[in-house]
Amino acid sequence: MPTALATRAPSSVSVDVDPPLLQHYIDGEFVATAARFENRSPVTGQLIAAVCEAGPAEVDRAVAAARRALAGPWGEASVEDRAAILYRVAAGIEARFEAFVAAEVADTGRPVEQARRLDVARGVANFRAFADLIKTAPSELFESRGPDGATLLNYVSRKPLGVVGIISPWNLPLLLLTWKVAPALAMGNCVVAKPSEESPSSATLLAEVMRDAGVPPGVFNLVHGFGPGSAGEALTRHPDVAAITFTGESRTGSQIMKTVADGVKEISFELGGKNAAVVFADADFDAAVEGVRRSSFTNAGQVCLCSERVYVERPIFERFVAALKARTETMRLDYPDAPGVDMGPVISHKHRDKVLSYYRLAVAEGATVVTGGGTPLFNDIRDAGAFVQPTILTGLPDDARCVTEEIFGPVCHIAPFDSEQEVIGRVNDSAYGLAACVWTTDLSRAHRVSRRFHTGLVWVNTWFTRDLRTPFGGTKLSGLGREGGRHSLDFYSEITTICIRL
Ligand SMILES: O=C(O)C(=O)/C=C/C=C/O
Repeated sequence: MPTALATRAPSSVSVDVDPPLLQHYIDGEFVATAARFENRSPVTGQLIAAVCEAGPAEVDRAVAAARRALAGPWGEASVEDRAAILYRVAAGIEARFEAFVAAEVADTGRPVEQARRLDVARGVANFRAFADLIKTAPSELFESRGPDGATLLNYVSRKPLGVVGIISPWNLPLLLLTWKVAPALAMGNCVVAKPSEESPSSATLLAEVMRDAGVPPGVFNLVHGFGPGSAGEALTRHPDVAAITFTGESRTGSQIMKTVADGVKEISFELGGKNAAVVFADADFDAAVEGVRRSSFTNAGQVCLCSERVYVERPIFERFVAALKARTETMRLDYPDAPGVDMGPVISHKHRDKVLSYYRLAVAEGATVVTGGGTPLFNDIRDAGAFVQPTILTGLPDDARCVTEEIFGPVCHIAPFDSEQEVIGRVNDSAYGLAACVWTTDLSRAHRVSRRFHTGLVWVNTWFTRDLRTPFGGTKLSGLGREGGRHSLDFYSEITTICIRL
């Protein structure tokens, strides 16, 4: 299958002789530690940076700094003060927009255009959205009569949770880190953030922006490292951390639940998915083909919302598979800054090998590989990267592992269906429940089926279009809780109900 390959000379991804050292950010200062790990380009395998690794001592220092900040001016900051600082952070990201694009691209190898349009744009939007929200968020007050006839005023008072631990993933590094940092700070908390070891660069740049925006020392802390036995575990175990918000794999979420259980910490999880796209015969055909291509292959399939299961109504099944194959085979896998690039590599060799193991499993399970199924051949330095081909599978039963397990790569399995009732049952027959996508021009049907999906999110005739005021999250193995709009305010604050007898 000829995926369009570039024949350009190596891109601007170059490596300094002494790669930069990415440090922690604790109590308003950058802190180096002797323990370090490598950060390599998934495009070429070249060394990008050395990264300091935090252990329990650094996490302790960060949590202590956060507690001091809570007891200081930050703890007394008004809504207006906090909103003003968040607007300054948003402006700070904007002022260094291209530096954030470069950082995100260096770590992930994604197309520059995507990093601009999605990742960094959302980094700015997330801070602005929650600064706006806290200025207009209503409170609750109910007036009632007591048993003695006296008037009772019942109102809600919100306080910060305290120190919030944030563990963010490598697939949308800046988007997902700021999606949690912004509301946490908006509600007056202090944070200790641990970005994925695969994507430390934009988080480190964010720390510089925080410092320059005047975020007080200790309010935002950043520790680099791994999960178990490293900074991530130290953060989840820390007795002075009041809450953990985590985006990542479901089994890691389960592990964190066990770790925080004794302390009964607040948790908010956005976990894995095995999302379905459903294409009815009455859909706008071309829009559905392009929509499923996007929802299957955006970010090399490394978005928790991507469609790895596609169900197409039988009358258009063959035509749809052929059209998606043709469209997919025009996709350009290339350097992040290559003109017209559609898809970069997956995040690492380790993840590439996991994705390829599922490509092999699919064949073993009896799948037809309509297109892809392997790695592209560039005959240049990109062959040392982590590229995999966008892949379309058909012919597997619903209980095949490739149809039930999250692969988190550029792959989808397409199956025909014959009725609305049948496809709803098949979509819901999953251990996950994050997102679904429906393509139909029958809007009664759109509402009808959307309401019957056991998922936290449904998109109709679109995908991954986001209103930040809406609740976002999944059910079953896909997560716990919702973040977004007032749902973030609810998670990142402690509520006290006060009753006054007049
Ligand atoms: O768009 C969002 O706010 C969000 O949380 C996206 C999550 C995607 C995960 O892979």
